[in-house]
Amino acid sequence: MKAIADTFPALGEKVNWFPGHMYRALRLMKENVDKIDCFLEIRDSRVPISSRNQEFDDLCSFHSKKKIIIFNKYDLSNQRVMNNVIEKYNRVGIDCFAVSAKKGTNMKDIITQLQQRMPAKYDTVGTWLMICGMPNVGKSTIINQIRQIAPELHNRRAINKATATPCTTKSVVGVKFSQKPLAYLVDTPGVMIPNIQDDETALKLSLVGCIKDVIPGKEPILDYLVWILNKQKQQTYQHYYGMKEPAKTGDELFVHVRDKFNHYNYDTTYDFILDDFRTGKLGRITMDTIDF
Ligand SMILES: Nc1nc2c(ncn2[C@@H]2O[C@H](COP(=O)(O)OP(=O)(O)OP(=O)(O)O)[C@@H](O)[C@H]2O)c(=O)[nH]1
Repeated sequence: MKAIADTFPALGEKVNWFPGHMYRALRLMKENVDKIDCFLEIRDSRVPISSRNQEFDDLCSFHSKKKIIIFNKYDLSNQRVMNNVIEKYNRVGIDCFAVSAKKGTNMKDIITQLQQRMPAKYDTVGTWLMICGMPNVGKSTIINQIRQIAPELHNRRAINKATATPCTTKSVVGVKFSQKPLAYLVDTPGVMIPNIQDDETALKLSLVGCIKDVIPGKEPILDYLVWILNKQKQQTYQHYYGMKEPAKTGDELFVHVRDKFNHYNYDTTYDFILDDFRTGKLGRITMDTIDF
């Protein structure tokens, strides 16, 4: 078997993606924080640590608000690693649980869980939960699912169309999801970290779709994908694409897939592989490790 490189190819320059609407979204969150009882931070289970946004933590601690973390896309993650992350978080007093909004995993009792964790201070006002998270982590899908399963609501129509493009939620919306006790969800647009510390975090976040592909470029994202899959010995891709042995680089996988499927367009091959990864065809993976 070919040797796996110790590290992935570095990016030429630092990735920074914090467009104006994210800045405005953060400002709006700060303005509305007093109306909120609790933050519901949605993270991606494939990057449970990297999809943390320090800005939300700062907001919570500054305004003494409770925070519950929901690790979404559990169906695409490594279950063993994720259960370990949740156990460790719970041990240090961080309230969190995992769901798959798309598959419905753990979604049935999400309303009960939220009602139990955040009982309303005043019955007439109800509990106000602000959903926050990076782009594309599944905020709209979660809200839609909660609306669909909310037992006491008449209008269960999905209010936000879930899309695969980051940052489609551009305005703040309040949604009643429980009548007795009264409870609301406040949706917010996806907000990235203003300063991404390192290449690896940027590439992980791009791989799961929190950052647009064009920002770091598809080539380094694929290089990183091959590297992390090999590093974690998650070589489902080898069999999936009918390779004799694991690819050593992104380029090797690119050439194999391009020739196998007769792609003659550069972007088609990249999109094809990245989409296979993002929809779980190349196996379940959690890229972060927790070190406490
Ligand atoms: N496999 C899987 N896909 C999911 C899950 N939840 C959401 N998705 C998909 O992830 C993509 C993004 O979901 P959205 O709900 O639009 O994400 P968002 O956080 O609201 O995105 P922004 O509005 O851009 O901030 C869509 O293609 C969803 O179908 C999940 O639990 N599992």
